[in-house]
Amino acid sequence: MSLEKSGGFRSRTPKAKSTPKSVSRGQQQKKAGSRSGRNPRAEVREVRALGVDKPREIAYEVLDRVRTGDAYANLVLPRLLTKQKLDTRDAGFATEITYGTLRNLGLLDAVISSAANRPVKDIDPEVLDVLRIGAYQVLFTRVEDHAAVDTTVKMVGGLKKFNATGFANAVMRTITRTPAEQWLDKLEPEGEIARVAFRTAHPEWIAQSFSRLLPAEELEDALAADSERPVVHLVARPGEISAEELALITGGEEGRYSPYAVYLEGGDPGDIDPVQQGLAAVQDEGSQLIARALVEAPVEGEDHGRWLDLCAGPGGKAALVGALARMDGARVDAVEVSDHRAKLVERSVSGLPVKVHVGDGRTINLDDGYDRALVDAPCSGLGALRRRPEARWRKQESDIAPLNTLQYELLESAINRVRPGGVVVYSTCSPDLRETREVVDRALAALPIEELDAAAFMPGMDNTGEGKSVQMWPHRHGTDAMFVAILRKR
Ligand SMILES: C[S@@+](CC[C@H](N)C(=O)[O-])C[C@H]1O[C@@H](n2cnc3c(N)ncnc32)[C@H](O)[C@@H]1O
Repeated sequence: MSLEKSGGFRSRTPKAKSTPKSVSRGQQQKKAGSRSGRNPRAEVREVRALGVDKPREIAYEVLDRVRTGDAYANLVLPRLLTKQKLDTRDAGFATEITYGTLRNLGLLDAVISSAANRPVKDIDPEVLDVLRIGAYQVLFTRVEDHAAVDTTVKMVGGLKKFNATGFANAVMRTITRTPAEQWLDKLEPEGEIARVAFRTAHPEWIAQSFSRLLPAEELEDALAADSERPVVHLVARPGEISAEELALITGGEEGRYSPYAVYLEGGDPGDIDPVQQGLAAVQDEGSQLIARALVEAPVEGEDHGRWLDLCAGPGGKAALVGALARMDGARVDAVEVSDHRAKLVERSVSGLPVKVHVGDGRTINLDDGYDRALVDAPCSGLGALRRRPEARWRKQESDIAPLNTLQYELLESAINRVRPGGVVVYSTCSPDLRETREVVDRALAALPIEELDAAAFMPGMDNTGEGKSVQMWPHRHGTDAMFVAILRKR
């Protein structure tokens, strides 16, 4: 991140600082907004009164639930904003300080630790969350320093941490004494990748992962894109509505790559008639291209219309593949291991020739001989960090190795289930080589498959990496950082 502050809201207490970065609105999926779909505390408490304005109280509430309840900020925050009936300006401010704080956590902690002269693990976690929100305002927004300091101290008092108010005051004042850019200069680590990771507020291992694929001069742009609000992509369901019609109805713009994509600049996609009527849905353009590639890649011999989606939940690609199957007279078996996610698939493929099966894609009992199979593998999600503000700090590099085993086994299972001459599309929403090329290369070395040129099925998309697979990037293509390889069974 550079400390250039761009976009966003008008300051509540204006001063001559530049504006903060704009933020993602995110998707809404789970009911109570927690990763498990349940957050008991969310049901008993709305927003704790801390003696300050609602946006800051809401920001604290979200941080607290993310920390203690494993919640997703982009699910909790919209619900609280609606319940608390914030006007547009206050909602914008709450969104900015909540998402901005969560995205910049590592960087804010480095500043707080330096100002407090102690590691953040030695600071009371509730006080630390309040300090993070305060430090974010000072370093990244136009909020007046004195307002940020006063409200921080009040919030610590509001939490009844009276013996920490002096500490919070001292830390905040120390932070305000040094301009943001100087904090970065002072605290940035040694080494180019570590430096870029720090400045773009990412753990270093994620920057290392991206750097294995990108030229050095592009790394900062790629990481910075994780903090930018993604344009909403709609998919116009084939056979229901064309992208041209959808663009006309929504005032959006037709997509650059997918023939079904429409870009929406603003507004709530849930309010759009074609979305309410099931003719269109929200779907990243990269995902649309992958679903389309499954159907377009050439099989050898006749396509008998037996298609498989081995990791289907929540059903975005299954719905597009299903719509294309309906036009082609094909049928799709969609497999999902999680009961809850299988229900989401059922909902998204309603009326389409898709049969949903709950089970493990490695072992589920289905007749072999598919013409086409999709393995949209469970992955680290490093390619979709822009969709969840806290995600980059939650993920661990150690998550990747166990996923690799599962990814390979699912790919092997799909290859075994496809007939000779059939195609298997392997995709991830991660660019990490361990989850992408390394899985595919292992399969190429061990199994009877050949690799097709995936770029040939991504119309108009260039700069997709070396070799036959395609690596998309938000900063290059506007899509999530999706990977796709197309394999054909010999
Ligand atoms: C990346 S998501 C798939 C996204 C989906 N294709 C879409 O476009 O909406 C991976 C899915 O695989 C599921 N999964 C994980 N392990 C699985 C397994 N062994 N068999 C089948 N599905 C599995 C996860 O629950 C998750 O829903």
